[in-house]
Amino acid sequence: MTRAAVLGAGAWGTAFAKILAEAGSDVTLWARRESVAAAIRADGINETALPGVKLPDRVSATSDLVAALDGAGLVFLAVPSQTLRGNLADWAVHLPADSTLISLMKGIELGTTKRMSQVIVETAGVDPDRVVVVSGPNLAPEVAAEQPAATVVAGTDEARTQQVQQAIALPYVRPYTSDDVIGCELGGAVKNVIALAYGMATAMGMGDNTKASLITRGLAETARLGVALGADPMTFAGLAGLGDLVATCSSPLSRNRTFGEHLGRGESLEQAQRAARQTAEGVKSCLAIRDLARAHGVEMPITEQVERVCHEGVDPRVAVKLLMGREMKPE
Ligand SMILES: NC(=O)c1ccc[n+]([C@@H]2O[C@H](COP(=O)([O-])OP(=O)(O)OC[C@H]3O[C@@H](n4cnc5c(N)ncnc54)[C@H](O)[C@@H]3O)[C@@H](O)[C@H]2O)c1
Ligand SMILES: O=P(O)(O)OC[C@H](O)CO
Repeated sequence: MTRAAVLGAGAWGTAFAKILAEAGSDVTLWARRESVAAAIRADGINETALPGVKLPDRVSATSDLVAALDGAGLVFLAVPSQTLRGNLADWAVHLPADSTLISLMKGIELGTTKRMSQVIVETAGVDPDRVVVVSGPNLAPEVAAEQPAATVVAGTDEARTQQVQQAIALPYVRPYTSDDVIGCELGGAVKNVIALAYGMATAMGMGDNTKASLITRGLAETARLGVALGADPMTFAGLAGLGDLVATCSSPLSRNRTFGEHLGRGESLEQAQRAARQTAEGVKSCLAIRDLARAHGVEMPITEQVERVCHEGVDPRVAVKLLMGREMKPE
């Protein structure tokens, strides 16, 4: 039997602990705050992250990191992208030898412009073959409600990738494998930025032509960056690309889309941050993705404008005008 640790008891870490337990693992869910761990131990529910969702008995919760990692062959990381490096710096020494480290995160690190798997390899000092990524159209509340969804498990070591695939396969979770770690991670990180733009467009009352144009051109700039970084362009037509982009943009459950709606209503970044209680990764990642694109000479006009709205106080209406007024070119 597999022992799994899930580090981070937010919406996705908690939903993932439920998946792993239902698929047959004994799971320890690590929460930063002891009050959250204690509430899960008492009621089997993480009320702040996933209200009303009962976790299986096979999920135990703790705020003791060493206890959480004890004997874990699979270690799932589900903290906000920008805190991962700091977290792992403390955690690395406690990671069980030869455990597989699985990133559930969808972001790019500020300053370094690194993907989460790169941060893991660097900070934990592990071989890249030990790192696996899970990414796809997986809104935590829907997955927790056991609505059927597919996802991608990407890694460079086939055996580890397949082990993770087996560990999360359920009647309502269909995981596919891939060896395109770069493409899967970029798909997950950039869709958050495009969903911010989609949310802005929604709040500004724009229609389906606008939204379809954003999704399509958003995917085009994602794929452009991916190809420049060595990803397989076909990944962007798959679950971790188009699939996640459509799910995140279309869903009122998306924190990124919702955050974009606040900005589209004319709220400042600070006002939107006060309203949003959970992680909207695109807000910070848009800076890192813009920097990554510029460093590789890749044009990402939507990402550029989202960054300007978020961090330079540009009115979203002005951003739309600039996007629509760009030089004419072939598709
Ligand atoms: N929620 C989803 O539907 C979903 C789905 C797929 C992937 N993801 C990705 O999973 C990652 C985690 O997202 P989430 O939805 O669980 O976020 P969340 O906001 O629900 O929870 C984040 C968790 O991290 C904890 N945290 C905050 N700062 C921390 C720190 N400095 N150190 C350690 N822990 C800290 C919080 O207490 C919270 O438990 C993100 O990268 C997100 O993009 C989320
Ligand atoms: O709520 P969001 O915007 O972080 O999106 C959640 C998931 O990444 C959707 O797949």
